[in-house]
Parts: sequence; C-alpha cells; structure tokens
Amino acid sequence: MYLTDLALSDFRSYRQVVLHLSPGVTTFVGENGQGKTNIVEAIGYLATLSSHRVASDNALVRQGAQAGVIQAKVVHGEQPTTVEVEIFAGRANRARINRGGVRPVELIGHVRTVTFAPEDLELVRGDPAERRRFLDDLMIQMKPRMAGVKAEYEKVARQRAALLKSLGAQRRRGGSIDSGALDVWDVQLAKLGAQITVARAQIVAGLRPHVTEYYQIVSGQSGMAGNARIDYTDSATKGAFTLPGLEELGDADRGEDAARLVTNHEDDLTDADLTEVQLLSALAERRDQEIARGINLVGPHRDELRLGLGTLPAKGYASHGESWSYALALRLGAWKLLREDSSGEWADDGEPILILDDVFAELDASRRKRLAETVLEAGQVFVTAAVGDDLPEELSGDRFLVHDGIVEPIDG
Ligand SMILES: Nc1ncnc2c1ncn2[C@@H]1O[C@H](COP(=O)(O)OP(=O)(O)OP(=O)(O)O)[C@@H](O)[C@H]1O
Repeated sequence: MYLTDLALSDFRSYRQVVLHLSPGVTTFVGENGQGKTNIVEAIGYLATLSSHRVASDNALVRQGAQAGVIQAKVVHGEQPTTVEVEIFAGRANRARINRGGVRPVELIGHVRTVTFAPEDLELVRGDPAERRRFLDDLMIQMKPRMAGVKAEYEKVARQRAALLKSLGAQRRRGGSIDSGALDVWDVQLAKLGAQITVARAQIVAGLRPHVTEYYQIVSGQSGMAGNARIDYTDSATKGAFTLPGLEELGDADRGEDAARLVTNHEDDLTDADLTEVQLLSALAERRDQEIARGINLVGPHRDELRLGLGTLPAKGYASHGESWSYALALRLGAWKLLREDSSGEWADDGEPILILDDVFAELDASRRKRLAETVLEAGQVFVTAAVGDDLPEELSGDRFLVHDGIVEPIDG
C-alpha cells in the first residue's frame, strides 16, 4: 500500500497544499515549527481518525477556518482509491471514499500507518493509559469492528461510573441503597470489556516475538540485558492474561506468522466467554469498593501492557536510550504485525505505511543506522527531520523542503 497524492485544506497550518508522492522513502526537512509534522499527522489521521499528538480534533482545523480536509489517493492492490475526511471542530467528521459519502469509521482500514514520534517515549515511561491506547490503535486497524465495541464500552463505563458515584453519595448520606441497579451495567461492561481484553491479549501475543527481536536489532543489546518481553495483565484476575493456543507463540519461531493467529484465532468466542465470566465475578466481588470510591475498578480500562527488560520492568528502570529503543521496538513490532496480516481485504497488500516523525535526532549514530536499514524494507516511509544531516545516508529518496507553509521538492 502506498499514497500517490495528498491534499490538505485548512488542516493545521496549511491553507492549501497538494503533494505527489512515490513509494519508498520520502523525507520532509525544514526548520522547527514549519509544518513537517502537520503533514505526516494528516496521513496518520486517515488511518486511525485520530492524531498522534492531540486528543481533541480542534487543533487540527486551521485557526479561523470551519473545517479541515485531508484527501489522499491510496494504491492498494490494483485499484487506486480516493479517501477524504473533513474535520469539524467540535462536530462529527464527514468522510468520502471515491467521492461517495460514508460513515467516518468506514475509512478505517483503507490507509494503514504506523507512526513513531518523540511522544512515544511515553509508551515506556508514561501511564498505563498510553500503552492501552497503543494496543487499541493497533486493534482497530486490525479489526475495524472493534472501534464500535470500544466506543460502546466507554459509554457504558461512563454511565456506570455516574451511577456508582450517586450510589456512593447516597450511602454516605446514610440512606439505604439498592445496588441492584448496577446489574444491568455489569452485564454490558463485562460483555463489551471481555471482547476488548481478548483482542488486546491476542495482539500482545502476536507482537511479543517481534518486540523482542526489534529491541535487540535497534539497541544492539543481546543476552538477558537485551531481553524485552511484553505481557498483558487483566484487571479481573490481576495476572498475566493467557489465551489458549496463542501463548506458545511467544516462544515460537521468530518468523512465525503471528498476525494470522491474531485475526483468525478460532478460540475467540471461548476466550471472550471465559473472560466475561471472570469480569462478572470480579465486579460482584468489588462492588462495595466501587460504590465507596465512585469509579469503575474492573474492566479493560484498568488492564495493563507490561514492558519488561531483562529481569526488571522497563518503566522506572530503563535508561533514556533503552526507553527509546523499547518504544521503537513496539512501533516496529506493530508494523511487522500489520504487515503479516493477510486477513480478508489485506490478502494482496496489507503493507502499512511507516512514519518516522522527528526521531533520528534522538538516536545515536549506530541506532540511526540500524533503524534506517530496518525501515528500508517498508513499501512507503515518511520521515521528518529539522536537520537533514541527522538522517543516515541509507535513507535516500524524495526530499521536500518545508518552510512558511510551502512544501517544495529538493532536487537531487
Ligand atoms: N490549527 C492550527 N492553525 C494554524 N496553525 C497551526 C495549527 N496547529 C498548528 N499550527 C502551527 O503549525 C506549526 C507547527 O507545525 P509542525 O508541528 O508541523 O512543525 P514541525 O515542522 O514538525 O516542527 P518541529 O521541527 O519543531 O517539530 C506551528 O507554528 C503552529 O503554530
């Protein structure tokens, strides 16, 4: 998969820009604040309908404009497809595929990207929510129907939390409470939550060997010190979540087609049913505590992706350079997993686009070189850098200079 054209109108700092793009490596070079990241952010938005930098869409619309538009032509298999999203500040987006109106969520899957950016250090050093978001973005790209499940889960969790708060307040005032009203929310939370927990755990099982491998490649560390291992812990059992048939994948051959197991995993139903039962029993057990605190204490929003390095957790122990290598290994692992995914419409070309936003300046010379060699395998790569000299010479390809809202090709 690759983009041949990208047009932005009123997106971030751009009033209007049109770019013709080629497969292989494309680099955007320019001084700080000129709009390099804005371009790759737009490409990433087409894949996930969210920005890798901000939680709200408001900042994506050019100041003073009503709506920002991102339009791209993507070649996937034989036929080019035109995808377009119109972003409104504070309102629902509008989307088009080949000029026909569709629901925005239908765009997901037409463009697949993996973005690595300075913010990714938070994947290792930040709160568990960062790591859950990483898994969810990947989950939605691999199983687009999970976008709806996640949205529904979040709605149920919000409503249940409101009820817990009011029951808690009632109890503190000395009134008697009927906590039976929670039952219907528990059932929904467990049903939706189990699907998310299982989908994420499948992704972790598929990612694990890739993360271990890429950590060693990028960091140059080997042996126990360089052993990066990821695990998923669920809130109901508070233990490492295991999936029958998938767990052995962690120790499987590195070349194993892990994505096939993620998307075609036959035990989905059994796993989700089992997890649902575990969630329901944990909800029953912790109901009193939940009412006292007025928050949901059980569910995938409390699950954790744990990152281990050697015998220690990465968070709090890994050095700055090691944390960077780990974040990069997570992103490259995600890219490999998406690449291997040959389910359904990805049978002919599931190759995701790789975006490396401002990352070379953060790496030492040997890590830069190893990263460059690795990404050359990708069908299309977008790189941004403030200083062209930070880029290893392996990354030749199209170059654009970005300055004052103008993006122009650099010859040679
Ligand atoms: N909604 C918006 N409307 C107008 N301008 C915006 C908007 N959002 C961001 N900008 C401007 O875009 C510029 C930032 O662009 P971008 O983040 O792409 O820079 P960059 O070239 O990647 O810089 P750096 O090298 O510092 O990372 C800033 O000058 C900012 O003021």
